[in-house]
Amino acid sequence: MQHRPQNWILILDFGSQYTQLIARRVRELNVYCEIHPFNKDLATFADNPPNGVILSGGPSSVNDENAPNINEDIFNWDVPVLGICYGLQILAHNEISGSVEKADRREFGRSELIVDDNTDLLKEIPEESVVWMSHGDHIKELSSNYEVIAHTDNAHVAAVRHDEKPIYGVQFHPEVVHTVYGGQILQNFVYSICHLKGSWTAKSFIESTIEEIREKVGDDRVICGLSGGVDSTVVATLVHEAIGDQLQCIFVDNGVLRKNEFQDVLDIYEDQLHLPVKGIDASDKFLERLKGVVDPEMKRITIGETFIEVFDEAIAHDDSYKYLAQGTLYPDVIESISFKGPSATIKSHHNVGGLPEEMNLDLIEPVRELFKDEVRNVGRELGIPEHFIKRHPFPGPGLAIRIISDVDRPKLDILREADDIFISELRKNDLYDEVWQALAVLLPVQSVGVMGDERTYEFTIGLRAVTSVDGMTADWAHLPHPFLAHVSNRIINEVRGINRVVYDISSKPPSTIEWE
Ligand SMILES: Nc1ncnc2c1ncn2[C@@H]1O[C@H](COP(=O)(O)OP(=O)(O)OP(=O)(O)O)[C@@H](O)[C@H]1O
Ligand SMILES: O=c1[nH]c(=O)c2[nH+]cn([C@@H]3O[C@H](COP(=O)(O)O)[C@@H](O)[C@H]3O)c2[nH]1
Ligand SMILES: NC(=O)CC[C@H](N)C(=O)O
Ligand SMILES: [Mg+2]
Repeated sequence: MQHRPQNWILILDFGSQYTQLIARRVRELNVYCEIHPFNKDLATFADNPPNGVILSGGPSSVNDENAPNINEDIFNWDVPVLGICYGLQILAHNEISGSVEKADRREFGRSELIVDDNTDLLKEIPEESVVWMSHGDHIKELSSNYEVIAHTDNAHVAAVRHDEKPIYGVQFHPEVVHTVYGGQILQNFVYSICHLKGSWTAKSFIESTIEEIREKVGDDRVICGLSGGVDSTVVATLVHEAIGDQLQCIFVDNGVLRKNEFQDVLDIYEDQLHLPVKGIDASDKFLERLKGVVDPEMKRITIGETFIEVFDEAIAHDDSYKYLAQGTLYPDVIESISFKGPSATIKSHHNVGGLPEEMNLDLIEPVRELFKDEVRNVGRELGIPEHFIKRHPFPGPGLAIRIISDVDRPKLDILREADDIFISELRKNDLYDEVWQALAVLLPVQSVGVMGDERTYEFTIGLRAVTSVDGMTADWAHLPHPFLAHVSNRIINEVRGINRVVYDISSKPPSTIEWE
């Protein structure tokens, strides 16, 4: 499904670690944008060319043998172009080969930008301000077609403008928060130079998406697996708004949900969100398959495959289902289309993602161009209650990957109780919204304790709470010690089988949020 609105910005990726940030900054201006690899076939945009192009930074040096180059066809669109770091260097190199060279001093970190011309790109930027630099090459010689509009002590070419065409370049990174006026610079480019208005909002997104879903689905039926998470819920709500009861949602009890989760979430779906949802208790099947499985990846694969089976059975006798609605997000898409290729598999997160091939259903992925926080905003605009939107993420494989050994009912019961104490205490103490995610893990470690003069030899619960923006990196949450003491005390006293509680103080990376 294509959600690209009439007005948009194309970001060509040269491999920078900040490319996603450029997209986020542009989206924050309520302007739609897409990231594509630098060598994307531009003919795919012929119907609706972008209103501006941003060239990202990148790890290569323009003098490298196979350095990625600009597809000159972008200039045929006659729209403004902004090169950032490598993007600027490649513009300069294409004017005068050899004009970019290794700098004596690498520049990494904060630098003082001095504005020489504040008429367009640098409008409203103070004469001196802090920018973020991250480069080893610099521009030694600038073609006479370009004019310097800002410099730093170390880089005499920090920002440039073409004499005749709307082509600009910056050596620093306006997309990074450390560039104090970076947002203003991007705003100048997008609003003033590309003449775009901030009209891409959650509301306009919802309207156009509903229209597209209606057109695509016609009289057919759609199935959607709900996980209790934000993404699938927003997707189901959008599809429901579009086609009403042609949608059937399924919420599966896979036996590794949290305490009361199955009933609580079903109730919310029915009573508050009014979604047509069928609850399927498949816990026996899942737990049977999980018996004796210790390896984390095997747990994920087993659960993913069992999901497919349960879905398959649910619609086996009804061939009116033609579509599967899924909550694929933009970061997944970016990763799979990046010219660097998908990164190494740390964990196979998208374990249920393989449904359609096996089920012969076409996909509906209405939020595949959105970031998580944008999905949340769409959810709010759709009227999904705030307490639901702010629910912590919960992994598809559930508690199975929080039991650091094989999974069985007794262990699940222990973990459920401990998790419930931790989460409900976080809520009670107004700490739930302060952390991005919190969880308990059951460690297969037995240790000695003493309770009521008796020796105990029982299992350990690990508590983990993290702060994060997107889950890609995270810090352990510095929860108040009296709070941790209280939770630990309650777990040891109330949960049979636990005599020790530890708190995880590792950040991501190098650790991950989940233990498996
Ligand atoms: N218990 C479940 N019952 C039915 N479908 C499920 C269940 N758990 C996951 N799914 C389906 O599998 C998809 C992937 O689940 P997963 O939790 O891995 O994704 P996610 O990106 O975290 O999305 P969400 O925010 O919706 O949880 C979900 O979007 C949902 O469609
Ligand atoms: O749907 C999911 N299926 C999975 O297999 C899975 N593994 C981890 N997670 C969630 O992803 C986020 C990052 O987790 P990690 O730091 O552990 O990789 C955290 O929010 C994790 O809870 C999963 N979600
Ligand atoms: N951040 C970048 O785009 C770096 C560009 C180039 N690799 C340099 O070191 O100068
Ligand atoms: Mg989920």
